[in-house]
Amino acid sequence: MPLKMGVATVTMNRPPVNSLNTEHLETLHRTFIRLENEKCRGMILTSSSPTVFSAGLDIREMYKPELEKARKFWRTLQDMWLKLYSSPYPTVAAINGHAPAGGCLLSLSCEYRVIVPKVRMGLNETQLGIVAPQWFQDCMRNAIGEREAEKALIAGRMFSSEEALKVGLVDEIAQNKEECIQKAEAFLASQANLPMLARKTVKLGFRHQTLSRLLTGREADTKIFIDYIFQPKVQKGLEMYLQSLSKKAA
Ligand SMILES: CCCCCCCC/C=C\C=C\CC(=O)SCCNC(=O)CCNC(=O)[C@H](O)C(C)(C)COP(=O)(O)OP(=O)(O)OC[C@H]1O[C@@H](n2cnc3c(N)ncnc32)[C@H](O)[C@@H]1OP(=O)(O)O
Repeated sequence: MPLKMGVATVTMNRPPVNSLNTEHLETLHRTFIRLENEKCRGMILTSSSPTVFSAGLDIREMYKPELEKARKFWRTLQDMWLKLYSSPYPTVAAINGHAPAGGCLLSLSCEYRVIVPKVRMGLNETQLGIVAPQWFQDCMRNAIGEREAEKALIAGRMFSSEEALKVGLVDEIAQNKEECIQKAEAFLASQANLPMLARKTVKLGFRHQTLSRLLTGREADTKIFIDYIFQPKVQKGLEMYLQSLSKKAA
């Protein structure tokens, strides 16, 4: 995590697709805490993969899990998200590859998004027979508005880079990762002279409702997750999805 002029670039590096298991989520969470403690001036979140930003939650954490491990997984996801979404420093996602589901959530939790061409992003949960949790949905709604979010979430729509720009899911398209990072740095530079306290206060004001909805209902949210994924038909769906992903690789 190099810090250049107080700006950190956090590069996810969990091959092959940066899927988010408990350990990876813990690493991200620790990183965001550290950045806050070190009074970082801005953060760029990106990926070491040339084709994938993040494939979202690691489906193997949800397929036939032990109850306590599944609970820990979900709480760690909540912890990571609460830290990122409420970060006092400016955040940019340099989306240099596909960003489905939890990968899309990561980018939506940043303040500004730059994407490369020919990749897809969105909350596709419905298509997998699962449901994007309320706070995932809130992040989408906050980015693109009620109507577009409702349509996208019901359909589990994956947006192309161009479609994402058109609907406001991302702020800019860059030609490649290098340009993506340059544009991310330019956004952070544009924020650098703003009084930090005022900036942070306005950001948290906008994000307060979404954050408190989870903060006040964390246990209930965990229970909803557990009850949902332990349903036999959901497990069957996850099994088939994992098989389809593996078949694709074969
Ligand atoms: C009433 C209210 C109820 C509320 C209930 C709440 C319940 C909420 C529950 C869950 C929420 C989940 C959110 C999520 O994030 S689910 C994850 C969704 N992710 C996806 O659908 C992405 C799947 N992956 C892909 O589409 C592709 O892998 C892609 C990212 C486009 C990259 O493609 P490619 O480069 O071609 O790579 P491969 O597909 O060949 O994959 C390489 C190996 O990686 C494995 N893989 C891929 N994605 C995942 C994943 N998300 N988790 C685990 N493993 C994954 C894939 O199987 C390959 O593995 P192997 O090489 O061993 O075959």
